[in-house]
Parts: sequence; C-alpha cells; structure tokens
Amino acid sequence: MIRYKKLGYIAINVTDVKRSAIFYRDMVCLDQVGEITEDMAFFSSSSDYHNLILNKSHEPGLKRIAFELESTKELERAFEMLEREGYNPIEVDKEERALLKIDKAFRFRDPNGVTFEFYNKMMQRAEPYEPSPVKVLKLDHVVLRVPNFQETLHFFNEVLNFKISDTRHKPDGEMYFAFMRCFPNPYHHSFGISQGDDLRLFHIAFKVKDIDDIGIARNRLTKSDVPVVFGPGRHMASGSIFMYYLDPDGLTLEYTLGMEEFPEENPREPRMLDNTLRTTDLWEGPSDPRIGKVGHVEVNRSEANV
Ligand SMILES: CC(C)C(=O)/C=C/C(C(=O)O)=C(/O)C(=O)O
Ligand SMILES: [Fe+2]
Repeated sequence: MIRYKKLGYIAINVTDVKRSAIFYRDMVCLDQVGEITEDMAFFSSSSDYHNLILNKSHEPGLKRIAFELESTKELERAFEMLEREGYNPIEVDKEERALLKIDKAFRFRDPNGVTFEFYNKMMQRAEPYEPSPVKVLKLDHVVLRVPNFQETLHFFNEVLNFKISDTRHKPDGEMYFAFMRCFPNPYHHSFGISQGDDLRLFHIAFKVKDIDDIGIARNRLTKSDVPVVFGPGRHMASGSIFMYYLDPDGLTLEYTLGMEEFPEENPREPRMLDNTLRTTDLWEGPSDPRIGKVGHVEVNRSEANV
C-alpha cells in the first residue's frame, strides 16, 4: 500500500502569468521562486523549491496535482503497482525534472483523465521561509468536482491508498463528497472529491498560521477588490476555520487553519455528514455564487504526453 509524505505541488493554468504571479505573490503571500516569464512562474509555501506552478493557457484551471511519497523505495513500489494494475505510469524526463527540481517522478491519469504526479524528493531552498504579511504555512489541500464520483472514490481509496476521513450525503443517503488524507499524513484531507455535473477544479487551499492571518488577509483582499466568496466560517468536517476568495481568473482559493489530525494507527471511523449549511459552515454564513465556478481541468488522453 502506497505511503505518502504530503501533497507536494499543484500546477495551474492561468490566462496571464504576470498578472497572476503578482496576485499569488502580493495577495496570497507565497514566495516567488526564480523569474516570472510569459509562460511560467514558480511559488513556494514552505522550504520546498516550489508548491505552486503557474502555466500560461487560455483556459484557467488545473494542469496537474503532485504528491510526494515517503521514500524513493515507495516511489518504485508505487510505479510497479500502477503498471501492474494497468494505469500506465510514465516517468518524467530528465529535462523536466531539472526544471521542477525533482529527483525522480512519474505521472499517470485518474479515471477522469486528470494528471497526477508522484515524486520522491524536491530541492530544498537555501533561504529560510518567512511568509509575510499573511503567514502561509503550507499548500494544504485540493478539491475536484467529478462526474463519476464512486469510480473516482474507489480509485483513490482502494488503488492509491488514500484514507477516507469523512463523507457527506444527500437526504436520500447518496454520498456526494469525500474528504481523503494521503496516508500516513495525519491531516484530515489533502484531497477531496465532490459529485458534479462535469469535471472541475473546485478549490486549492493554503494553511495559514493563526486567526490573525485570516483577519489580515480579509482586509487586504477586500481593500484590493478581490472577491471574498465565503467565510470566514468553520467547516464541521475538518473543524477548520476557512475563507474562500477568487484569483484574477476567478479560480477559487481557500485559506484554512486548524484541521483535525489523525493517528496512523487506530484512527477514528469516517463520519457520515449531512448536506446542510450548518455542516458546511458551523457559523452559517452566506456564500457567493461565483465560488468554484471557474476551474477547467486539463485532460490529456495521449499515451506519451502526461
Ligand atoms: C462540502 C463542503 C464545501 C465542505 O463541507 C467543506 C469542508 C472542508 C473542511 O472540512 O475542511 C473543506 O476544506 C473543503 O473541502 O473546502
Ligand atoms: Fe477546502
């Protein structure tokens, strides 16, 4: 069974790299790493060389999601298992690994055609990470809307060994949301899926240090006319305080703080949670209809180029 270290990085597509780079640096408060070009920009929210890549595209949304595995041995085992099970993992070539500052990596597609990357280690930055004025501590989680919920859940839970922390259900009992942790990483969810009409990036979340960061961020965002589309509030599932806002393309970002942590052995059973507003937000605040609306997912079905 695959063992993970963490959600490593997310590559997103943006329509204007320079505009978005300024936003992710000055409003989200991530560290810019290297030069911003017309096509690409790298950002870090830790000692890792990067945790977010911006790519130029005419359709804003998700390009790929990368997880760091526990060890090089674990990466080799995962590659063999996915090959054996017919998921066609493909090694990332040397040139791209050099660009990404990653040692060894491979990519494959989930049942929706979304590109996932698994890698063993990334270059660590020499400069200390000192986020300011909003203290972003890490890339926290990503949530996708998927049209084939049960097949996707089976893939992540049974094949990739993600553990289910909690699920949400409609009044007739049908499951429509699953929060998953990348075992044995303790955090309630690094990845979530929601039933949707189409495949879409719902949101990307960054963890902040404390409640002051939520307050400081809210004031900075609203002063700059950045839409804050939900929160501050508190999610019942993970117990976290949240605030969602939109990037320049309308992609949904979340600041989160205070998520439940699970032990590796004898974790609690996943709970069945309902679909009420109170479960989504214990403070029962209003949300803006623009939340989660933009988020095209790049799906590449060709064999070679993942
Ligand atoms: C169905 C929703 C939006 C929900 O309950 C979200 C909960 C959490 C959480 O418990 O932390 C999220 O972070 C989230 O997926 O946004
Ligand atoms: Fe979230």
